Amino acid sequence: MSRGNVARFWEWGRKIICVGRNYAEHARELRNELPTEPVLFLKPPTAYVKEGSPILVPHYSSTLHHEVELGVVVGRAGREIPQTSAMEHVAGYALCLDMTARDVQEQCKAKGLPWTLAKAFDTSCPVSDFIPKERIPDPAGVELWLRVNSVTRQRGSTAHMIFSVPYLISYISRVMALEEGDLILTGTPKGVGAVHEHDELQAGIEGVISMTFRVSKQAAVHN
Ligand SMILES: O=C([O-])CC(=O)C(=O)O
Ligand SMILES: [Mg+2]
Repeated sequence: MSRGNVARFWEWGRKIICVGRNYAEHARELRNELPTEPVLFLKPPTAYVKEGSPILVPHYSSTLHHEVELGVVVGRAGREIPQTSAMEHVAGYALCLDMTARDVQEQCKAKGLPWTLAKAFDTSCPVSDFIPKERIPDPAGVELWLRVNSVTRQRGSTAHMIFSVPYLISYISRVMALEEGDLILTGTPKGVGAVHEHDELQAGIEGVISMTFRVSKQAAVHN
């Protein structure tokens, strides 16, 4: 079955693999230890949201945080990929937000539970249009920024990642097979913070792309 062009990766239904604590200053601002190995978690493809649709605050959270991140779109499947050929598996990039129910995440951490409720809810993965690989010759050389209601909250260079994109591809592919259309979120720089209903988020990769999203409240769930 043809899934069409990987440039519409969010329609493919593939997995979203997220890396946490990949910038020392962000690990410190949340009082986490620096990782000696990448911290991994997943979002389902139902987390995707594109410009024009709102980011929803989950009904069970009162502290929704923004995390701006560089996303890597996988263009070629592989397992146990060596670092030296890792970039051959990259089709391109996307600007991504790893929306996080921080209050719920803190509860999960305290109880030693997985982060699914905090990280994997609907609209927890806003993404930009696909950015072809040629437009970012070095994924360790881009500047990410995020503004809330025109106030800058996050600005950071991917040069400060603890684990590089080739390292992450190699590491992840030793845990789970990478497939065409998968997206890897590479972690957020410092400056994460809360957003509320009606806020406007603008994010960008300096000189490459920008995107705008609004925040809405999820309708109350009745059972
Ligand atoms: O929730 C966290 O702080 C971990 C994470 O996703 C990141 O560092 O990007
Ligand atoms: Mg993150």
